[in-house]
Amino acid sequence: MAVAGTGVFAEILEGEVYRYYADGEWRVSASGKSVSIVNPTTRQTQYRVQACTQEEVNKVMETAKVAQKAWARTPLWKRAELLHKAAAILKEHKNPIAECLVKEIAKPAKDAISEVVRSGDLVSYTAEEGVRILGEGKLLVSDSFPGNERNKYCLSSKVPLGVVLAIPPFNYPVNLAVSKIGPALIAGNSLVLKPPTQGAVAALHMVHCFHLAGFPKGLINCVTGKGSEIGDFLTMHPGVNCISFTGGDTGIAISKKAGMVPLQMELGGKDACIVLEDADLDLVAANIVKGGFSYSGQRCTAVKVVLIMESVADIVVEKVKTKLAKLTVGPPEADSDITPVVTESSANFIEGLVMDAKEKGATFCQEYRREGNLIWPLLLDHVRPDMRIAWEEPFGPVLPVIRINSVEEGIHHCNASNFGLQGCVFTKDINKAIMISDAMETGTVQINSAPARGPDHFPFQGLKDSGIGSQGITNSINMMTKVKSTVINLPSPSYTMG
Ligand SMILES: NC(=O)C1=CN([C@@H]2O[C@H](COP(=O)(O)OP(=O)(O)OC[C@H]3O[C@@H](n4cnc5c(N)ncnc54)[C@H](OP(=O)(O)O)[C@@H]3O)[C@@H](O)[C@H]2O)C=CC1
Ligand SMILES: O=C(O)[C@H](O)COP(=O)(O)O
Repeated sequence: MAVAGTGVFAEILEGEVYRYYADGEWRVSASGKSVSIVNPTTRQTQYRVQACTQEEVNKVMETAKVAQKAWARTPLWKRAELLHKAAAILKEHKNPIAECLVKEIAKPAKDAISEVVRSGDLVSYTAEEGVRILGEGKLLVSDSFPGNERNKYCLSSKVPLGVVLAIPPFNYPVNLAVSKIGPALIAGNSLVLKPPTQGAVAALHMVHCFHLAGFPKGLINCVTGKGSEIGDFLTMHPGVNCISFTGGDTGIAISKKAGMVPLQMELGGKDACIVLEDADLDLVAANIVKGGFSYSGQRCTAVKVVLIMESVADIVVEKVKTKLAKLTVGPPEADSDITPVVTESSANFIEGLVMDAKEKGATFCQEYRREGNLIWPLLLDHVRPDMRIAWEEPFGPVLPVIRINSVEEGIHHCNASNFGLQGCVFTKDINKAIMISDAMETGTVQINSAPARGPDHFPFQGLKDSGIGSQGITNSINMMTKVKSTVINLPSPSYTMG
């Protein structure tokens, strides 16, 4: 397995500490401080990254602003060409980057590889989509509005915003970084990336792939440091013209602090899985396990509560229990299905929800078991709305089942949540499925499958506390532009072929 920080990546490492990336160079921070990244499996420090200073952030914002002006004058096809190059280099080096994901966020090795490949595909798709949608604008004529003659032509086009600040979360530090970087760049913006601490080294390796592709100096920058220390300085920085954030309720706090800039936010979720009596129960069980327990439930689109008709609940619970018993639990290096959650504090939070459910009388389908950050998959049956886990997002391999006696009960619980990311419904009756989808106050409803963000060109949005705006490649490109109108005023009306 190729090793992180070696070969072409050797230049991003200075002794034990990874450098940050600014103005086309890998640098050591003047702070003299570094942030440790603890391996969730060993609970030992795995890597260290620079703790950048506010002064270094100021410098990065200045160079990003200058670089963006030149980049906006770069032809679309050249922008796309460089993105395709970066995508190819990313895929070429998928192994060392995947190794970082395994060590930093305990992502199972196979999922780590697929995250990097998916990211390369996302960057290439973004390049193509950007050439298409940014290569055309609109021509409007004045006489379509009452009282006007055709003496004005309005040319409107999408132009870049300036400097985009991208802040991805720990669970997809590469894919949810490039899902912001690609659209920002193809649209003519420059980019400042603040990666999650857990996942920062994977992100730095990804940034180096863009560096190797030959992007102009200063166009892409990556500052590292704890979000709790440097985050506010970044999100409130006057040099920022757009913020694209994915993560937890930190995003809500950011939305209250940020200036007059466009915000793209994708936050937590409590994705409900509504199961009707006529559903294919084997399909339901398979999707509850995949949806609820992939990457140990650390996905915003994970199934986070099952709302199942009482008449089929026993059968489904048994099927899910059987499948859960077959999941492998262990280190990510062994491609275990269930791996340690990202931090001890996350594991403690999950445990708190489990103990609350225990006190309030939930049925434990398995013994609760935890070793360090490793939590064995747990299905909680007969969960009631007075239990915290009915509403809160564990971001772990623990799934509550609430039994319902009507579809309306399921929809009510789904809509009573502060979250509104995705949801799913299982039924063979497509008419019912559409009606339930229409009733669910979520950004996406999956019919007869577990929630998922991918494929990455699908629109992806959260309602309520789950986000602002919409992602998905096309929507992200559009969100990272603004409209510019140029009006040509003719001395007298002119009608083509008139
Ligand atoms: N919607 C989604 O896709 C995801 C949602 N989540 C939710 O978020 C919770 C925690 O996950 P996590 O990834 O740690 O999410 P956080 O919201 O804590 O962190 C997300 C990103 O924001 C950064 N950050 C932290 N504080 C600030 C700040 N004040 N200003 C600017 N940036 C900041 C983090 O950096 P740093 O790591 O240095 O703190 C990280 O890069 C999960 O339990 C889950 O509820 C998590 C992942 C994905
Ligand atoms: O932030 C997340 O958790 C991702 O948006 C989920 O993506 P996925 O559905 O492709 O795992």
